[in-house]
Amino acid sequence: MTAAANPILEIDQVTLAFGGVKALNGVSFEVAPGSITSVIGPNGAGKTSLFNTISGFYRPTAGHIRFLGEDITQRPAPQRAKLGLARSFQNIALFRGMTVLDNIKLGRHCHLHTGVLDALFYYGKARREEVRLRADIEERIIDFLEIDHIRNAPVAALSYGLQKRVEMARALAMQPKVLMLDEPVAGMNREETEDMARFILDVREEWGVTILMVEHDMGMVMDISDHVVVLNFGEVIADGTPAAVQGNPEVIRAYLGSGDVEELRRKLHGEVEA
Ligand SMILES: Nc1ncnc2c1ncn2[C@@H]1O[C@H](COP(=O)(O)OP(=O)(O)OP(=O)(O)O)[C@@H](O)[C@H]1O
Repeated sequence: MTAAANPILEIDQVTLAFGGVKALNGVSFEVAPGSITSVIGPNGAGKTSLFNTISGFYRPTAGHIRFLGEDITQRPAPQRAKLGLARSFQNIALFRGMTVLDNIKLGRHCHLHTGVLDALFYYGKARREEVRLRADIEERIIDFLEIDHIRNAPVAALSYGLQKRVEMARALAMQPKVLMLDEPVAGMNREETEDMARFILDVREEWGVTILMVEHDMGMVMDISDHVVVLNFGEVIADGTPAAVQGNPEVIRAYLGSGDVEELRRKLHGEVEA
């Protein structure tokens, strides 16, 4: 895909080194507003490092990250979340002893007025208005993700697929402009994968949220993405539409080198249960 005139997110020559290891080396790509952009690559390619750098858990050794035109490279993770960059985690990061609803409420936390001065000056009508707005958003999310029946269940009691859905609900409660999903269908069976793919498409359609995801499930990536970025050894080796990327010889070689190519082929041809 050609770069949008006004990308919502720009990754510009980002390098991340751990000692002598360059997990990312001059990575550049753009995310168009309203797109579903996926980052793929063999194990160890740098996908998680990239996600952690974009969301602010790591500070890049060089390069810049711009969100809505603003350079956010030096901004800490909570500020990025508040600006509208929300993420889920590869290993579910929910409060397992808490209910589904309480976990979703925590997603709103980044927008709450919690400072001492805020607490002094922020009360009465405005506060009641915020409480009402929050409840509305929570209800919309619960309805949208079809989790009404489990709203009071502790997260630990839920199936893996439902936990992933709750994690998405919590990220949506941040009212993000860009939702970053770290392996949203990892460990899911085919039915759960199809449900999640539908939710991701609907989040984009109904909530107008741009999606940036890292995912190993090639079938799912190629089905729902507008734009695919392929990493290998910390560098972008291909960047384009799913069709362009699938036919790119360097991509095939990268997966060949990793031993993943047979799996890639089978998944691309839908021969493997997710
Ligand atoms: N905290 C760290 N300290 C040192 N090296 C790291 C650290 N995190 C990642 N690396 C190295 O950076 C490189 C990229 O790793 P990363 O986890 O980002 O890849 P990945 O594409 O997400 O892999 P996977 O698909 O297996 O999750 C690897 O060589 C890895 O060993």
